[in-house]
Amino acid sequence: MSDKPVSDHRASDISRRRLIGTAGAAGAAGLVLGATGGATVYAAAGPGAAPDGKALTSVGSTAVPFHGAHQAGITTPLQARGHLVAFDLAPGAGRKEAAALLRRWSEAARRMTAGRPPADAGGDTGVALDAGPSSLTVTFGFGRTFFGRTGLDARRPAALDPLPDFSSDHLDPRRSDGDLWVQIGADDALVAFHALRAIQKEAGEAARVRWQMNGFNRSPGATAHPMTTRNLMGQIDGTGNPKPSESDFDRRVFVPADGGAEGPEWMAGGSYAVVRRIRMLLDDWEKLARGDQEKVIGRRKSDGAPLTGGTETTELDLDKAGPDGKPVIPANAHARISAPEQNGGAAMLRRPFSYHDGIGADGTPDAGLLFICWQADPLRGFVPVQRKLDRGDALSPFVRHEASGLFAVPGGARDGEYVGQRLLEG
Ligand SMILES: C=CC1=C(C)c2cc3[nH]c(cc4nc(cc5[nH]c(cc1n2)c(C)c5CCC(=O)O)C(CCC(=O)O)=C4C)c(C)c3C=C
Ligand SMILES: [Fe+2]
Repeated sequence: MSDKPVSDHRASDISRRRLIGTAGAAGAAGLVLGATGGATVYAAAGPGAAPDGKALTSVGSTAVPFHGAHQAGITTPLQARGHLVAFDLAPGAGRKEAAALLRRWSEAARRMTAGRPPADAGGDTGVALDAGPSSLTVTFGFGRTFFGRTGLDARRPAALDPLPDFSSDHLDPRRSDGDLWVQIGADDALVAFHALRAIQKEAGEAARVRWQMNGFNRSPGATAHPMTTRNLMGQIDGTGNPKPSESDFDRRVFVPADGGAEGPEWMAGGSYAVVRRIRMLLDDWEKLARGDQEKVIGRRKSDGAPLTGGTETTELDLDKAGPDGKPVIPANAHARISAPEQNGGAAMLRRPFSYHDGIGADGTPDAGLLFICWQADPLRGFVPVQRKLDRGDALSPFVRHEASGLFAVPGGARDGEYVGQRLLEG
């Protein structure tokens, strides 16, 4: 290693490599920045500059703008840490209190994502002192029950109608749904926790935490080059995601700028998030031989390539038969069943975090996937695919859906605006 200061080369080079690599690999997580997402990553306040002017490593210095056509945290590359937290409005809190809350939250998020304390007034916990923004994103959404509590039922999108029941659901209502949902992501655990505490504190008397879940992904720089992440089953997970370079990406993921045929207009540039806490039955999964694990998914574990050959980005050959005449990618393989061409084109952008909450009451790991998928309409994304998976996915015996939420995530706030203003003041 040269004795050049970090800020001279590593900060800018690694940030750039991460950006380009993610896009070039189309990517790593299938999440590409820039052109369509509005979530352009840039080095904060000068190359590698910390709030106090000292140099930061690339991880700290990378900032994701708060303002834009879409909220950050949707097309942003997966971060190493994540917190999902749902709130219910406090008894007696209505539209006015909700508007004030979203204004406070947006201001805190705007400041923290730029590496600043959540408010000027002091009282900051100091947990993120010394660190840069570390790709922090804070994303806000509204659950179905929010609209009744705020007298806004007439403006509730049809897309927030409850998800259908699935036969394999084991849902815990106390860890499901919620009036408001906040997704926090950052590449540093302290930065993410700092944002979580600030958001909880800013809720004040207006809202109470309903549930909270904590997740993680691989840290940037842990692999020799940017790669699609792995989940806790050891699979490369994210390959088949729609890519922002594809012409139908925006149509699939975001509500059109005019609100679209189904509206509502206040959701222009927004997206719907389906959140599922999916426990992985790892003790059972890990007993399977690697070849059998690969047949469950239809892809190789080593590099994520289809069992029909090629590399991670090669298309699945769903018609190819083996010497025994059976399809090489089994009829019930997860990647076959969930593919858009098997579901009338239904597609979603999967952007999960893994979780591990120790050992459950049954003595097995309480670990799995905080599955989050983004789409312009859940009835054209998550629902048809989950229906199909529910009827015969080879992965089903190894997973259990334990909690669920569906949230309307409005478009990004313009300069001077707060998230959700068009709903709350429109
Ligand atoms: C309803 C949607 C889906 C749920 C729920 C889901 C759970 C789930 N998936 C994996 C692991 C993998 N999934 C993969 C592909 C894949 N999965 C879905 C949808 C759901 N998955 C889709 C739409 C796709 C893409 C299909 C395609 O376009 O080909 C893969 C293969 C690699 C990849 O494309 O990402 C893996 C691995 C787990 C472990 C899981 C629940 C815990
Ligand atoms: Fe999947």
